[in-house]
Amino acid sequence: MCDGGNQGKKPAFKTQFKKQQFCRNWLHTGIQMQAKITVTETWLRKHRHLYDGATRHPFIRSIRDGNIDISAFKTWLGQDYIFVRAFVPFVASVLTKAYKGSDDGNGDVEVILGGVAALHDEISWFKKEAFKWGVQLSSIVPQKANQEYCRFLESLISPEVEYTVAAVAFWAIETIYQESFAHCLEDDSKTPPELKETCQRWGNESFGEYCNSLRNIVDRQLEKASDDVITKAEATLLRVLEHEVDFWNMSHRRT
Ligand SMILES: Cc1ncc(CN)c(N)n1
Repeated sequence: MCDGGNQGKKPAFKTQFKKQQFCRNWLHTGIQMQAKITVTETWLRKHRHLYDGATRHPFIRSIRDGNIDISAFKTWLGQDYIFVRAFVPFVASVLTKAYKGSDDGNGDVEVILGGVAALHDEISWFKKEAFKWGVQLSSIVPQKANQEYCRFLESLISPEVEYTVAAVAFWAIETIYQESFAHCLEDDSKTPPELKETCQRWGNESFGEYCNSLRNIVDRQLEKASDDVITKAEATLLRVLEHEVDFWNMSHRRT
């Protein structure tokens, strides 16, 4: 019924996506108004399994269940400090691309600038927390999974990577942490009191709103993107999910 006379041939993503939206609205006419399904929503449904693997990883579950091995936590802390330092130039590159590439009537630059400012606080927080846990940041050697993730970030800094593609990576990286740590703050969680502050850092509501603003930026960009850029952006999302899982694995295994 909703094939649109395409006789079984697979339409390009954008066409297919518009058609899905149309079909939903059409099916619900007179019954109820359906909210528009965004590209990110489509992706999160399609890749739910991978997404849950990144946001409900055993490392996160062990914090939430209160049986985290503190040496795994310390490994994560030291490795993440290194990651965040590499994340700063990446976010700065997204900011530059937003300035150059979007018409910015929607305030993308301000949202991303807020992210850069938050990273300044994040780095100070890592230093304070490392001191508290007796982690020597100056002697941390980046592990393989961290090195590969940082290399991936560097590859996204290239001016050849479109703003939309880089923004998708940025949104996904921030959102995975937000969802993961928010999970550790739910009412039935048994997160140890000494780790609550860490979970609050990314799991708090205002970080959640910031992630929603990033998602709105991404969806606006994707709506006007070519099929080629949409394909690249989806592949980038998948790579972020894989890197995040590897990153948690690295901390969890304490290798
Ligand atoms: C690995 C990783 N991913 C995401 C974030 C959140 N900025 C982080 N600090 N570290």
